[in-house]
Amino acid sequence: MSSTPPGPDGPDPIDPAAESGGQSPAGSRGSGQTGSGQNGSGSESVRYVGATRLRGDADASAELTTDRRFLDATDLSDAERKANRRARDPWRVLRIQSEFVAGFDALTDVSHAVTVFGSARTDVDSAEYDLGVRVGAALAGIGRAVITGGGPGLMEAANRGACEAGGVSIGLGIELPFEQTLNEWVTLGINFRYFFVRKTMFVKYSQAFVCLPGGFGSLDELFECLTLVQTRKITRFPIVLMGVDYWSGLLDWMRDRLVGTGKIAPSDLDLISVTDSVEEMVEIITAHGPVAL
Ligand SMILES: C/C(=C\CNc1ncnc2c1ncn2[C@@H]1O[C@H](COP(=O)(O)O)[C@@H](O)[C@H]1O)CO
Repeated sequence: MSSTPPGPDGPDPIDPAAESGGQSPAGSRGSGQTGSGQNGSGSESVRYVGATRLRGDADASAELTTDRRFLDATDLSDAERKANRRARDPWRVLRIQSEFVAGFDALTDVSHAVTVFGSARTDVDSAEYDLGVRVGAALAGIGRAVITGGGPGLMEAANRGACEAGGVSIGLGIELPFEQTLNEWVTLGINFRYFFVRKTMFVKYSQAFVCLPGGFGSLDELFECLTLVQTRKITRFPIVLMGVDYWSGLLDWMRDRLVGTGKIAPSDLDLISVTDSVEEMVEIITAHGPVAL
């Protein structure tokens, strides 16, 4: 057992295998990777296991992230699982704590921020990427810092828009079972090992959420924000879905099934705005809070 709290980017006394985790240093800029431009390009085969992008012969099951070591012990025997829980999990709290401390420390001075969620897989040459850039630029134009997951696709697009417009462009990256740097448009970046710590930062440091078209990851983040507003854990947070065509099926389903069967109140749908217009997004967000210029 270690008596020293592990730093978020240091070796893992809990599990030495974490040392080869491919973690970027906190606050580092990306290495020039544009992420989206790499989707499916080049001669090497690229495939996905969930949100995990694998190249060539890479095997997702062979790679462990800190989150996975913590949450998923299905490859262990019952005795090993219990031994791990007893000997290791209590010490993980120190790492988790240190990750909160690093996040709080790095983001202390952030004010008037908007978190932008969206697909990690969107190509740089797409209309959706262009929308993401315009969203980032418009938010920077009204004095909002832009926070994203720091990855490729629409996260990169929003960071790019914010950065090009001279705004604050924040990336909260996550350790994944393959090497990934923060996108090159992030000007303030942190890499997290634990998803749940990172999610706290998205919510704690922003006053509005914009969700661009996305998959499971974006939906997870969207529904977490919706639940927090619905249960009044956070208040007055506008949630804007960008892309009427993309989101209308989900909204119809919510109206039909969720409201229709009493799983949510009709007024719960008022928590969500949906638009194609970046100008309307700006109006919705500024109506909820002061402009910081
Ligand atoms: C799949 C690819 C990269 C994955 N990299 C990610 N980096 C950072 N954040 C991510 C990544 N994947 C998902 N997220 C989070 O979920 C949202 C996007 O998920 P979706 O399923 O693509 O909608 C996003 O907001 C992030 O916070 C490609 O190389």
